[in-house]
Amino acid sequence: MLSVKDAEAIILNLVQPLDEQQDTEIVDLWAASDRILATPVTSSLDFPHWDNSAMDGYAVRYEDVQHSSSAQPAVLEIVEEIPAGYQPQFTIQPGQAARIFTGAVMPAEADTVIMQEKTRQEENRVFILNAPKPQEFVRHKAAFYQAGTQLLPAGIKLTAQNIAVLAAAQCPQLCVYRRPRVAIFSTGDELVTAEQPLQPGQIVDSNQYALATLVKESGAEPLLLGIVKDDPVVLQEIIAHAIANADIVLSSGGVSVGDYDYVDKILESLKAKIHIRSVAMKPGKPLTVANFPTYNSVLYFGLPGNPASALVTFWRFVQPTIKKLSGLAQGGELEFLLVRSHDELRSNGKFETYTWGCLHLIDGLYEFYQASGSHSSGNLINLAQTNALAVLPVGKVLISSGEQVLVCKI
Ligand SMILES: Nc1nc2c(c(=O)[nH]1)N[C@H]1C(S)=C(S)[C@@H](COP(=O)(O)OP(=O)(O)OC[C@H]3O[C@@H](n4cnc5c(N)ncnc54)[C@H](O)[C@@H]3O)O[C@H]1N2
Ligand code: MOO
Ligand SMILES: [Mg+2]
Repeated sequence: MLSVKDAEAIILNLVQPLDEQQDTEIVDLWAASDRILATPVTSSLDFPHWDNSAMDGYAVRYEDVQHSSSAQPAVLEIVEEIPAGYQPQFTIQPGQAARIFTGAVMPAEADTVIMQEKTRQEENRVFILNAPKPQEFVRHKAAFYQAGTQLLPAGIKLTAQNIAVLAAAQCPQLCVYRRPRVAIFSTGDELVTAEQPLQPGQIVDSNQYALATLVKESGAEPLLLGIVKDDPVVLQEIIAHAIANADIVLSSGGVSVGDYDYVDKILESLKAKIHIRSVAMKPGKPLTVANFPTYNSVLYFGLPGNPASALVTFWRFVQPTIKKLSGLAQGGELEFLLVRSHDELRSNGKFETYTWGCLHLIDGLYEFYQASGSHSSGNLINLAQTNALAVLPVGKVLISSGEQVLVCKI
């Protein structure tokens, strides 16, 4: 059976990222949070825009003050006051200074700022009580960024710090990738929505609610197609509709070997190429992954119906797929941390085994606490309030309490 690593490589290799020309839209900077930049940004502004003061104090000529001390202060004539936002009017001549404030433009011929705590002012004269370093407390034009060079590359997520830079560079509108569309539906005669009364034998379609949330959290737009009966004709219609209207399709259920598990057969009838039929992992073994090479670039994930299996396969394979497809250049892969396990963890050793729980910070170090209760893939109750998955590799039957384990945040 295919290993998790090989399955991941096959899937990521099938992903065709959104096109930097066609799959973009213009958004206002205020609405750009967490979107992916599609075009590199260059600014015509230098940062800082001009030489300016880093302190409240006095702008001086270094040569006038280089030997100053409290015993023998240089005494300079104050010719101008320059608050932030004003353009200086005077050129500083030998023996002169300007009163200046943080962020204000340096006057011509001044090259150094003395912070006011190192001075004494008497009317229009300032006494410099310390020798500064040359050019001290001057932020020089273009020291942080030179106009015309690349400010931000394409493929990055617009975080608060990136948005601050774009605002400062006066980019009120941005070209970002459109959000990937992810069609989601659940299969099963036993399923009802959270609002419908439960009849004997029925259960709530919790997968669709969870998957919709995960899709949104991954930066994509869910297209909810509802609950589909285990009826091959209806299922074929829904799958055909989904693959025509989305970048990724997620179904849950119907991928195992039962008499009512139709997904793989219908995919074949729709000329899909099935790349994965099962993966050596637990939960999640019957995962199906397909595409439609003669039709379009949509990727189909037939997630197993058991609630834990659907979520674990989403976290492990679908989330990195959405991120790669969305235009994100880096950082879409799951990140594993090596941490101490608080609890003993067990596996049958045959499959790569995922178990859920919480990462807690103990004295600055993460520690994994396994959720109490059943880790059967049919139990979703103890998934609530977890924030991490721990992984036992194939062949590892026991991780003792206190031993290191690989964990990813969820
Ligand atoms: N003979 C075998 N039986 C099974 C095998 C196997 O290898 N041989 N694999 C087991 C494993 S592992 C899994 S996982 C499941 C996967 O089953 P399906 O993907 O075919 O899913 P269903 O049979 O439709 O449902 C399984 C289970 O999950 C519940 N379910 C389904 N959809 C939802 C939903 N949207 N929300 C909540 N719960 C859902 C469903 O009621 C069933 O209880 O197959 C094993 N069997
Ligand atoms: O893989 Mo199933 O997902 O073990 O229950
Ligand atoms: Mg089944």
